Amino acid sequence: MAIQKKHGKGRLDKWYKLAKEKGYRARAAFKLIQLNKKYGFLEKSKVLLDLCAAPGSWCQVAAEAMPANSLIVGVDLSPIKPIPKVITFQSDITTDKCRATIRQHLKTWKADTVLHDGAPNVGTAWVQDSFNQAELALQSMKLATEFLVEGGTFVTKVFRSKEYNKLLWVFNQLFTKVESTKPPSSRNVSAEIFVVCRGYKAPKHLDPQFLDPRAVFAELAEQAPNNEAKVFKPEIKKRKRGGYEEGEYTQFKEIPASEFIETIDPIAILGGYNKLSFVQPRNGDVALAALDKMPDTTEEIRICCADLKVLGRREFKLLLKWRLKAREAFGLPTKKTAAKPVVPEEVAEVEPMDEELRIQEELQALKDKDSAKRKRERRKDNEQKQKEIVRMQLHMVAPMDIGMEQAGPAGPDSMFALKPIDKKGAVNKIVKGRMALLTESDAKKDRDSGIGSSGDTDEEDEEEDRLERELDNMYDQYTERKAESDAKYRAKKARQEHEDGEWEGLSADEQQSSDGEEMEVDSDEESDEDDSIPSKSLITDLDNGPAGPGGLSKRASNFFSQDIFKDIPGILDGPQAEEEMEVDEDELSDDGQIEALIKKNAKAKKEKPKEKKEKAKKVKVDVPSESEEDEKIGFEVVKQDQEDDWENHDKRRDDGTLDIDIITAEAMTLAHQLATGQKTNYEVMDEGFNKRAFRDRDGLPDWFIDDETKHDRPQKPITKAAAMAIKEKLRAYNARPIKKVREAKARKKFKAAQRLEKLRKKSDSLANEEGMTEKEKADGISKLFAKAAKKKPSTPARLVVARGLNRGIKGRPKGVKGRYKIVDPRMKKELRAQKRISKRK
Ligand SMILES: C[S@@+](CC[C@H](N)C(=O)[O-])C[C@H]1O[C@@H](n2cnc3c(N)ncnc32)[C@H](O)[C@@H]1O
Repeated sequence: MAIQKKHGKGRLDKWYKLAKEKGYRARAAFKLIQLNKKYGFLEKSKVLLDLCAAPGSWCQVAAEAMPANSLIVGVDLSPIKPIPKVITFQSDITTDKCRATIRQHLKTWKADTVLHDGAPNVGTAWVQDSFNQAELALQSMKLATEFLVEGGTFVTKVFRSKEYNKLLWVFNQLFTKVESTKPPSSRNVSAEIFVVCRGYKAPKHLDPQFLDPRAVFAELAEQAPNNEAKVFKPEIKKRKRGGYEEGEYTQFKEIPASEFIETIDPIAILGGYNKLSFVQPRNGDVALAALDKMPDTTEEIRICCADLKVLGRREFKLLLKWRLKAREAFGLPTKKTAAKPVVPEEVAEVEPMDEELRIQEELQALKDKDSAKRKRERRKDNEQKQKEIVRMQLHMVAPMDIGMEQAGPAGPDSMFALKPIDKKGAVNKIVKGRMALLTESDAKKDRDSGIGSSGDTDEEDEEEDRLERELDNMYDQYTERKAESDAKYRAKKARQEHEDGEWEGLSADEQQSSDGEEMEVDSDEESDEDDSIPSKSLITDLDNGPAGPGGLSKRASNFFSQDIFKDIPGILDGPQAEEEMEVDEDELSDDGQIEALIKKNAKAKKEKPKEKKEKAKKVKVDVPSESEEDEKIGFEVVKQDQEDDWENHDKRRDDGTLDIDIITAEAMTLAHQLATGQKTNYEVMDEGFNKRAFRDRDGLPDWFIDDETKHDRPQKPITKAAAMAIKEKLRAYNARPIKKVREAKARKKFKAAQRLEKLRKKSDSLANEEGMTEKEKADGISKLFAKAAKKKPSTPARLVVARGLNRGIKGRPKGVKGRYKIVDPRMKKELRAQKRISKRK
């Protein structure tokens, strides 16, 4: 092979680099590798002949892929450097000498595979090059026929040229399977293609013409024009740009229409002629005259016949139909009449077949219709889903909204579809409580359609709206008055506002709120009215609101804030989790008035931090310091701000989980069920999705919402055991001292311990004192203990007369230290008088 210098960047492609890396002599090696990968002929071969093998990369590949001890013979015009396990020699494959040498090497064996990758020196004209390539391929074929074993494989390279098909034809005569392929490593710019011929037929006698380039590549007569293509696909017919066809020098060809009727090849006429004429020849044509007068020869047919070259598919069909009718009229054989000579019995048999066919066709049509309908519906559904997904991506809808609920009450799938009456958004207006905005035309339309036609006029609507507004105002006033007079109601209202009232789950909040109900069971202290105030709103606010902790929507945050999720890490690690209210039994005070505690929680929650600070400040001012008060009146005052602190402080167990107390029978029942496996977390979650979970309360008046939430609350079943457990718990709460008392006791205990420690230190130092006798030490220590045990004489409180500057003051009068008592002058006089009288007696 002429050594090619691969300078061009394009030539140094990945196959070239890969060949270098793998040690192949040419990148062509990969062509054979890829061909073999596809057809797997090398592994099956024991003898291989490689024609045009220099520099020898194909031989290398063959040596690698073929079984051990295979015979590989390579020949080329150019010398081939020795390759292990490969016999190579230099020769021209077109010569007899080459054939003889091959015979010499193969001895009596036949080759399982013959490869040919020859490329003659190119560079002359393309036509010549391609012809030389094709000729060389045929020469290699010739050698293959001589040395190939029956069933053997011949792989050759050819160029895509006009000789290509001729070569393929020859290959197809000699092999059972012939396939053309272009391996990926063959450059796209190259016209080369590889033909893999498998299953050599090994004919005993082979016509030498098969292998004679002159015979094989001889020019064949031109193919007959394809008139059918001209007629049935006139739109895609290829325009002839090269002038007139050989022998066709007439520009316009005309033929009598009768000939078109009579011919057995109407397509040829339609494709080859310009006009079907109705003009009578000089000697007259009866058939043409009859055709001219035939009623089926319409004006349209005549126009079509006038210029066949401009006709389309439809017109050609029209002409062919017309021809058939004419042939029937003339008694000429048609397809119909040709099928007619059947015995009557057979006709009778054919009829039911036709009927069956008709039914089948009808069934098919129905099926098609049905499937088209389903397809349409599917597409519609998909579009809807697609829209929802887009809306979700834009945070326009919560994930759980997809499905039945997503369309809402006016949706197509809703049970009470309002779509039919939702004229011009009337439903939305009604929902917003603006009935008056409905125009006269809307109302009229509704009346006309008979939907919701109450005969209301605008004035009546306005009156209704006014009454509704009045009712709302009155209800607001009522709630305000009630809030002023009833602290419990106030607290509940505040809690209600805070909680958003969306979820009937099992959050700590709910436990606390539902505690009210529990307390009713235990005590009759609660008024009926309080009982009626909902612990939590049951009407849903679909407002998704700002994202909650962890990027969750408000609704999702509420959902995941349930207790059942509390042990799952990462679900609600936001501030809301920290806000979860806890009730620790240690913190419960006020003689078991849990209700009061809850009230306080709600209040504290509502209070803004700023307000809280102010309140704490105020308390600090009003309440005397702990030490002072302690000294004077003997009991301690606990600061208000300290009291509030516990609310925001999460109690946690040793394992870090939230220590939430169960204080309602419902929660206790549920806890039992979860613990005993009667219920799963999933079921609990599932129960959360009920008719109350996602209610839209937009536009509804407050009195209605309040009334609704008062009565429409779920009745969760409770077990006797759970109720008893809760009762027991509450009893234990009630038995506990209040927080202030406990704290005071703890402080006293702490101070006593401090005093004791001080005493111990003093007595220790006394015991270690040098220069004192044991008796003196013992006396000293007993004195110390006696002094410690002696109670301080309580100094009587100083009486401060509430007169002058001290009149009506609150707190400690100016300049007064220690314990004091404010008395009025009258009282002081009376006391002195009493003393005097007692002395006289
Ligand atoms: C593309 S190369 C073959 C590469 C070879 N398949 C390999 O893998 O290394 C084409 C070879 O055909 C050879 N050739 C062309 N005409 C020939 C002929 N008449 N007889 C023998 N070899 C010929 C050239 O010398 C050239 O080396």
